[in-house]
Amino acid sequence: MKTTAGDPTLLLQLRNVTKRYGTFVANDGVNLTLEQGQICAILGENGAGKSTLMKTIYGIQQPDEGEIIWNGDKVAVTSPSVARNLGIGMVFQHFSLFETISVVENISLTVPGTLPELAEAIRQKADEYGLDVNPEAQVHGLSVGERQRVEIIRCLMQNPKLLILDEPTSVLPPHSVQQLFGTLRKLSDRGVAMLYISHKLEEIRDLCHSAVVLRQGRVTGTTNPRNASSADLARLMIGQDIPTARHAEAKPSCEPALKVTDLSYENPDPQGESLDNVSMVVRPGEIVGIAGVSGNGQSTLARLLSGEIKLADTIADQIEVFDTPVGNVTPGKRRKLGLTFVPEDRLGRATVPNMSLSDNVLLTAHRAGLVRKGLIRRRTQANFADECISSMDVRSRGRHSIASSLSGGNLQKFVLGREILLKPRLLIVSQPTWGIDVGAAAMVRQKLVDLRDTGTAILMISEELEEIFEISDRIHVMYHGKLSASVQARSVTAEDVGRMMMGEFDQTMRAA
Ligand SMILES: Nc1ncnc2c1ncn2[C@@H]1O[C@H](COP(=O)(O)OP(=O)(O)OP(=O)(O)O)[C@@H](O)[C@H]1O
Repeated sequence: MKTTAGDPTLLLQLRNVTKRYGTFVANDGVNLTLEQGQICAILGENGAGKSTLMKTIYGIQQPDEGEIIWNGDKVAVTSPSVARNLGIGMVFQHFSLFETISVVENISLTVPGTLPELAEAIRQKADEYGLDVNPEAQVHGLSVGERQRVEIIRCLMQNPKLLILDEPTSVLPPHSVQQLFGTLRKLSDRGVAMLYISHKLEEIRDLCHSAVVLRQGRVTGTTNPRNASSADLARLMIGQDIPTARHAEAKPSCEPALKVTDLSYENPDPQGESLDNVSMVVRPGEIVGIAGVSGNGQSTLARLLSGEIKLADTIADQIEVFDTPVGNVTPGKRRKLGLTFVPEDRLGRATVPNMSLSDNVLLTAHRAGLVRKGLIRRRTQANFADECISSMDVRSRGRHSIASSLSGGNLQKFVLGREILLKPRLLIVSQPTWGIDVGAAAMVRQKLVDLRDTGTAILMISEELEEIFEISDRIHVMYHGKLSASVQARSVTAEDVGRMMMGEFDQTMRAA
């Protein structure tokens, strides 16, 4: 007779799972149970140990202590392929797609089948679950939101019994979230269990049957999220109520910090996002929010503004920073004019993953007195890194920590801190609080408002409507490469902006 180590009616049991990185305990004696079909939220602040726990279940790393019991049997999940064979799938927070090949080629790396068969299967899954994905698209041309859809589809194609989702909705627009939830509920009805990491408490209340709260690597509570308010969940997680940003009326000056005039860009990649006659102005002392579903041109706009993509000399004046045409100059020259930039991809574009935090500050802050006569001033560098860590409450083991060892939200806070500390005259920021827990997100938004109040012009690209409304003074909406005229944030409702996000804006209105 087969001996069972655990309860065979449970799909998954974790017993006393402990994971250490050196002397640091990231998961400390974690116990957890999951039944078939159960959707369980994993809640916790940035750095609480959520991703670490999921990586252990998915076999990316081994626990130092404790047991994993699967369908009643103790298992050693020694690799992700062992996990997949057991029926465990994972959608990652940091994407694991190869940039230089297509969607279907990426999926063929883990799912058997010929490319035409897989392309057809992808189309079917995409249809079934309302996830808009083109199997032939090249991954490098996809926005973060689109990449996330690919990750989700790849997982679903393996028909998992347990699906681990690490912040799957962080860049999905509201209607796609509802479609995804429809999908996840369908999967749950068919017996698929889910571990669901999210910082979005309303979504957790909407979707999940149970919630486990982690603090400093330990389970500190379990609750039924449907019987708790979002404020209750936040309190369980961060130990206090969530503050909201204090946001007095903006007092922008007249002279634009950033002026974009009739900017069009034909993306050479047929799957990439193009821009169609985009015009806008951002003035010192105001926050201008760009709302929109990802994939509508925001990432192309951000690349053009930062200098990652350059314009021809003849149209360089389509982008002006403090009256200087910059469309054709390097990011470095734009930075010299006082522009700083926080891209949405914090690991790939904003930091060098295998360098320390201390060295990562040099990437953009080298002009702030950190380098003199070609030599790095180590003390100044260390002070800058320390201030960045303390001012943004970056949970790490200090400036010598390697960037990729930080939890996603903490790395995001670090990147933002680095750019804010440079006291920019113009800050362009994409998805500022992506992956940041509710307490820290409130802190970040407050920092942006405070920076605005010192006279900085801020352009914020965000898919989070709540965030757009919380701190923007004026709002534009992007749709299919076009930008709406701006509206005063206080004069519109979320429904109005939601409709604009679906393309219902007057095309004849252009921003002044
Ligand atoms: N490879 C590693 N080496 C050293 N420390 C690590 C490593 N991976 C994670 N950590 C640390 O373990 C802790 C838990 O990180 P983890 O990514 O699990 O947090 P999280 O709860 O998922 O956070 P977030 O909400 O920001 O994603 C963090 O302090 C992090 O710095």
